[in-house]
Amino acid sequence: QRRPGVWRYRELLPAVSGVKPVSIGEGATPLVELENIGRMLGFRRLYAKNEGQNPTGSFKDRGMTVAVTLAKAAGARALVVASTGNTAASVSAYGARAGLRRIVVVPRGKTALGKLAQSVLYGADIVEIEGSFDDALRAVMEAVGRDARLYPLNSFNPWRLEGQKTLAYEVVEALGGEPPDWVVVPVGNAGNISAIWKGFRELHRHGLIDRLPRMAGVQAEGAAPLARAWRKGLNEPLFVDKPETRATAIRIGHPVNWPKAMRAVRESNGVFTMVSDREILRAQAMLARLEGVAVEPASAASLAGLIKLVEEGVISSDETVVIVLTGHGLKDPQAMLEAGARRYVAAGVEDAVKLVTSLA
Ligand SMILES: Cc1ncc(COP(=O)(O)O)c(/C=C/C(=O)C(=O)O)c1O
Repeated sequence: QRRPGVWRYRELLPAVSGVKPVSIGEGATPLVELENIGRMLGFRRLYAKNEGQNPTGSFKDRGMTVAVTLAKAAGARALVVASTGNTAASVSAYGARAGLRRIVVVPRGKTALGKLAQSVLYGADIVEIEGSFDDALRAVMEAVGRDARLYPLNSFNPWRLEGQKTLAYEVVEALGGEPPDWVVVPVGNAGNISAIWKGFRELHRHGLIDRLPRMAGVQAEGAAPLARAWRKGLNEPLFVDKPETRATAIRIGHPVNWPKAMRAVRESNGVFTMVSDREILRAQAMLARLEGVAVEPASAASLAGLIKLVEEGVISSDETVVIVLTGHGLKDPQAMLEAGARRYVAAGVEDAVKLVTSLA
């Protein structure tokens, strides 16, 4: 009986010879039924794949366990990534466990506090670049070109996507061997939607499922190169030079995986859509206050996108839908506080007793 998690599917992952997988217990995340939000939207079968329950709090751990294991087997010395924060946190943890050096390049002032704190605690060397994620990625690629000791792990690295595809396997197992009708995924660098589609397509090719889900990629309006192109029926993204969104995890203007993501949406007869920051933050509050699920803003884009696609009649509420919640709320405590709540200061015990009873 195999333990649950990414390596449960080792026959469908790249073979790792000579090294033990670098694992911190990633994968096997809950598929939570959203009963209250489902009732609100008219769904009977609405689920959330809660990737915030991974070891470093995002789906990135699925890819990192595979990519860092292979990097170690290849004798890598110094892992390097550009990141909006979650990839940095994940490579910092997995690289630490593998005993490798880690260098992360993140946008200065635009990396959520929780993610920065993780990279600091895990002990990575942190370069905060005055610029966007896209500038950070350009810097990493330039550095890698100049110094062979650097081992890049951004999501053009296929092993990252190999690990991330296991989300599809877990969803099918959790739904009793059936795929959902739709999978809704927030899209930044566009690796995750590509990886998840690959997982479903493999199950279909192996005859384990007899139909495929439709993929919906959701972007923030201020950082929506794919959604804007999709709306105009274009085959190439409308790249965004200065992406802007409060959902800083997906504040990406030049997604490296755009060809795979466009193919995933096209092949699955899916869609790209985009939502405003207001819709994202509203969805974040709904998940917390109706379902008890805390996610960072970028994660909530999947719920915001679902709501929009239902309103537009693209997704119907009698379909089975899985929204992917990609990162835990604690990643961005500032955003959590911005949601606002009634907060009182009690001078002491007696004052607290009065306040508590007045609030009952
Ligand atoms: C919470 C959260 N939700 C969605 C995405 C988008 O996934 P991709 O479309 O595969 O990029 C990210 C991506 C983060 C980074 O790209 C990074 O960490 O550098 C994320 O952290």
